[in-house]
Amino acid sequence: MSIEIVSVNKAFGSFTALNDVNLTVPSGELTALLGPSGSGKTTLLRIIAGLETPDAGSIRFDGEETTDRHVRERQVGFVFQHYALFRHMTVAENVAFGLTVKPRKERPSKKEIRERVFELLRLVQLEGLADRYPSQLSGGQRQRVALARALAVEPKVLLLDEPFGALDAKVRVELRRWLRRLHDEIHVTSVFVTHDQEEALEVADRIVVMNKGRIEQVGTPAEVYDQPANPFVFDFLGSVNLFHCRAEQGQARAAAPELSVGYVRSHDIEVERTPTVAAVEAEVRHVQAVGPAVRVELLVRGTGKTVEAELSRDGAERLALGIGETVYARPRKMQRFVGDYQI
Ligand SMILES: Nc1ncnc2c1ncn2[C@@H]1O[C@H](COP(=O)(O)OP(=O)(O)OP(=O)(O)O)[C@@H](O)[C@H]1O
Repeated sequence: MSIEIVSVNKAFGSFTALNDVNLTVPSGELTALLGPSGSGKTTLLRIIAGLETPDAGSIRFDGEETTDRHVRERQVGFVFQHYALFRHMTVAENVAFGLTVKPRKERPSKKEIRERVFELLRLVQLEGLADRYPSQLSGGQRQRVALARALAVEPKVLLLDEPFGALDAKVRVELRRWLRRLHDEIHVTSVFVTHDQEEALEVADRIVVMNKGRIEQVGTPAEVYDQPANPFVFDFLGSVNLFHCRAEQGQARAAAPELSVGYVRSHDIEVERTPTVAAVEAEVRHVQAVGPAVRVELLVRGTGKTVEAELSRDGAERLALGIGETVYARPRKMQRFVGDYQI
């Protein structure tokens, strides 16, 4: 089922949480709402769910207006950051819950419910834990139960609000890969909220970057990372270093003063011992190995500005950098933005 969000506005008192939001979520896709805290992600998710009413605009499921439809009629499944499982129910009872509370006419038989629950537990790889209580599970296992419970009623849309937010880093990574595989299997239209760039880049088919109640860019992970629409998206999706440079011909010259700012990611900065074309002279301030990479903080001579280069372990070993030494830094790839233009 596709979701269309048309000119949605939402204010809380005098604070505008969503400002003319327009978005189409294609059927069967996994879409991430990505943005800093307070950018309106959860508000948008709650409006899609019907838990919150927009002040203006509409939400359409497969082209059909849902704004006045009750949450229950929208057939959405939810997973929240805090598992919200029923503590006094076993895993199997939790997963079965949505089916057992259906009106008698629609309710499957006990046998059908049991079969469905075990099918879902197999899907989330928890078939051995059906009789445990939530307190006997790890955080990651609880979230998988929450997901199975949300899927039990066969929702047309699955909404996840920071589903892995409360888990530690390693479990987060495992679970997001697992979610990706699960989605490839079941293809339910899904929207998940995250403020974690890596999570969105790794899991989503499409990323919606939000900022201050507006959508800054919508695109595949590769599009938003490699062709960010503006400095905010560039900055939010990864490390950023600013190089001041001469604007080139064309759009830049039309709108900008002579100098413009180039945006460069840390791993796109090349560091050499000898001067190269377009390199700036810099002093090594700090060298820090971080996992497979080495981060080098450089002070650009004559500007007082620092840039951070990220080198491979091999690259750093070859250079054998010492604090205070002189090196030459060159942006391998740089993006420039002038007003609304990317050049
Ligand atoms: N019920 C409410 N009453 C008043 N203000 C609200 C309410 N719900 C949200 N807000 C405000 O609206 C803004 C957007 O909130 P929202 O939860 O949508 O942001 P978010 O992007 O999901 O942030 P986070 O990642 O911190 O959850 C915030 O500034 C928040 O304080």
